[in-house]
Parts: sequence; C-alpha cells; structure tokens
Amino acid sequence: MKNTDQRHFATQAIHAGYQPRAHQGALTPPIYTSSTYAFDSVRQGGEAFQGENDHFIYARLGSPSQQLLENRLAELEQAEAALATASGMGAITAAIWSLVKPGDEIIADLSLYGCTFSFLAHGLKPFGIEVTFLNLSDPANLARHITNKTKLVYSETPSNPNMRLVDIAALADITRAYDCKLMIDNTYCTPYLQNPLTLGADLVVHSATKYLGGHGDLIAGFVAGTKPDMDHIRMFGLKDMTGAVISGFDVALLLRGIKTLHVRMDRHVENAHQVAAYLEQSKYVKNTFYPGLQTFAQRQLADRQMRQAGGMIAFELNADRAQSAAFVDALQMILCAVSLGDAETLIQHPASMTHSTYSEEELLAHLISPNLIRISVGLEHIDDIITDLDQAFESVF
Ligand SMILES: CSC/C=C(/NCc1c(COP(=O)(O)O)cnc(C)c1O)C(=O)O
Repeated sequence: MKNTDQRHFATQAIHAGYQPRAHQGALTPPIYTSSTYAFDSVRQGGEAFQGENDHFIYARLGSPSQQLLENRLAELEQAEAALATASGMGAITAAIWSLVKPGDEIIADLSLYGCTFSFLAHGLKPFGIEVTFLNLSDPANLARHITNKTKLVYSETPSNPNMRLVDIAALADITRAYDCKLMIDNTYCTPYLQNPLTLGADLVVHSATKYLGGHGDLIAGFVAGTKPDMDHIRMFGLKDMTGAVISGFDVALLLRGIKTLHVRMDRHVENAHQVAAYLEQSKYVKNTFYPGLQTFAQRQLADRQMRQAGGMIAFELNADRAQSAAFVDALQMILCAVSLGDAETLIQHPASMTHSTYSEEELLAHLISPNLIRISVGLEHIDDIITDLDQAFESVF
C-alpha cells in the first residue's frame, strides 16, 4: 500500500486526514456546529489565543471538521495549507485584502467572473489599490507592465465565461523575479484537472460552490498555498476583514462532494466533449470555445496544462441577442441558471447575467462577446442533452 502522501487523487479525496477509529468508528466525519470552545483555564485560553496550543477557540477561526476539510483540500491541490470560506468571493476577498495595501498594484487578466471583476475594478479603488487589466494570455504583456509596485497577479484559467487560458508557469517565471505573488482561480478545472501551485502559482482559489460541492446545494470557497500565507489570510483577511466563515453543515456537504469529484469530472468531461463536437458542427453555431476541440486557439497550452478539457463550454450562435435568448428559452431539460459544475446541465447568457457587472463597452474590452452563451455540461445521459439542444435549435431557427 502506498503511504498516504503517495496515494492517488481518488483515494485521497475519500480518505485523506480521517480515521474512523478515532471517531468511534464513524465512517463519515462528525459535523461541528459549535460556535465556541470551552477552556480548562484562563491560562489554556490565553495560550490558545497566542497560538501556543492547538485548542479550538471560536468557529470563525476553525473547527475540527473544517480543519479536516482544509487538510484534504490542501492535499488535493498539493499545497502546504488551505483555508475554507463561506463562498468563493469570501476566499478571493479574504486573500486579496491580506496581500495588498494602499499604493500597491494588482495586475489581473481581462476576463474574470463578474463579481471578481467588480471587486477588483470598483471595490478596491477607494482604498488606493491600483488594478490594471491586461491580456495575460500573452505573458509578454505582463513582462512589459510589471513593476516593483506590482504585488499580485490574478487570473482564472480557463476564464469565466469565454474559456481563455493563461500559461501559469510562464506567468510564474515573471512574478517570481519580483516581490509579487501569482494567484490563480482554479474553479473551472478543480484540483482533479489542474494544480496551479505545482506550475509555480503562489496561491490558488476556488468557488467550491461549483464542481467541488457538485450538487448545487452549498455556497463555499477555499484558498490554498503556503502555511504562512494561509495563517495570515485566516487571522487577518478572514477573521478581521471579511468574516467569511464556512458553516459546519457546508463543511460536511463539501467533504461529501469531494469524495466523488473525480468520478463526476470524468463524466462532465466525457459529456462536454460530445456537446462541443455537436455545437461545432451545427449550422446554427458561429463559434464554439472548448479546450478539447482541435479548433481551440490555445489547444497546445490546454494539453500541456490541463489533464482533461473540463465541463464548461462557451459558444456564439449565428443569431442576434434576441434569437440567442429565444434558443435558451426553448430548452426543456437544460436549465437557464447561473452557477456551474452541478449534476444538472445549466445554460446562461453572461452579458445579461453572471457578467452583467461589465458595461457594454467593458464586455468588449474584456473579450466577452455580448452574444456569448455559457453551458455547464452536467451528468445527464448525453443523448438527452443533445436531444434538448437539437429541439431548441429546430424550434427557434
Ligand atoms: C451570481 S453568478 C453565480 C456564480 C458564478 N460564479 C462564481 C465564481 C466565483 C465566486 O464564487 P461564489 O462566491 O461561491 O459564488 C469565483 N470564481 C469563479 C470562476 C466563479 O465562477 C457563475 O455562475 O459564474
């Protein structure tokens, strides 16, 4: 038997960090909902607040089940440590508040999830933090612009919603020459398909709401990286700046979701390959953006950086905005809803929904087509997914 740090991803996702015999044989970890923890003495309490013992203090600082979840997430992202949060935005904001101060600059990729864009473009501005958006798909753009003021470089890859990639290793080669950290949002891939830290990133963040939970029944996030960075983000970015504490119930749901992540991702990918091929050959579709297609502009980088092509597709119809909306509305099984990574196939129009925080001009400047449609390919039988797409095309065009 391999020792624990050499076991395969699938096994670690199920077993890492938990021994039933240490919990009266309970197969699944106990759920901790306690808000606070009693001490034997003032001395023990004082030592806990100074970090001189490993006694739990208060749920905003962690719990035994949250610690198990964080250790398992760190294992899966091959990180020293991880911090679980109440949402993906909770992880992103707690981390960024901890890493920059007035006078610093952040360089971010052009295409980001709508609320991440809003936090960077508008939320940080009153605090004297300069944010520059560049097309980081070309690392030369970063090399030309980065200075000693740049303390954080941020990107998603693939990006939500338009599927653009950045070369993590190439960006890391540039940031490591400066006092600057590289932070990658790995939500679309999950640790099963891509590990940014092993490619040189300093921090990785996730909306665990998505594939990690996998069943549309929780909101959560996490950030992973070095232990010093995670301790700082926990004790400043989370404890004081955001309070984005994950609940004991969501910890339990997330531990359960992670157990099947590898199985679900394989099926998401299998279905997405077939949906992308179907869309690409359709006379109703103008462009299909999927890392698994031969026509994908960054296919070589995708093959190098991602273990599989993922479950997300973006596409544009040979139609105007009204007809594109009519197509989405004509779907009968596939649901028009935001979020992604669920068992259900979900479809939405970013310009009017998840990326409505961008103005019309900003959408174009950030390479997000106003007519783009995003689909999160689910776990239904592929024939039923294709049949639904087919009937919607026939009924609208
Ligand atoms: C109201 S739109 C629904 C949410 C969507 N995305 C979320 C998201 C977050 C933020 O994660 P939470 O805070 O857990 O939602 C961070 N990073 C990425 C790449 C994300 O996609 C969405 O449908 O694209």
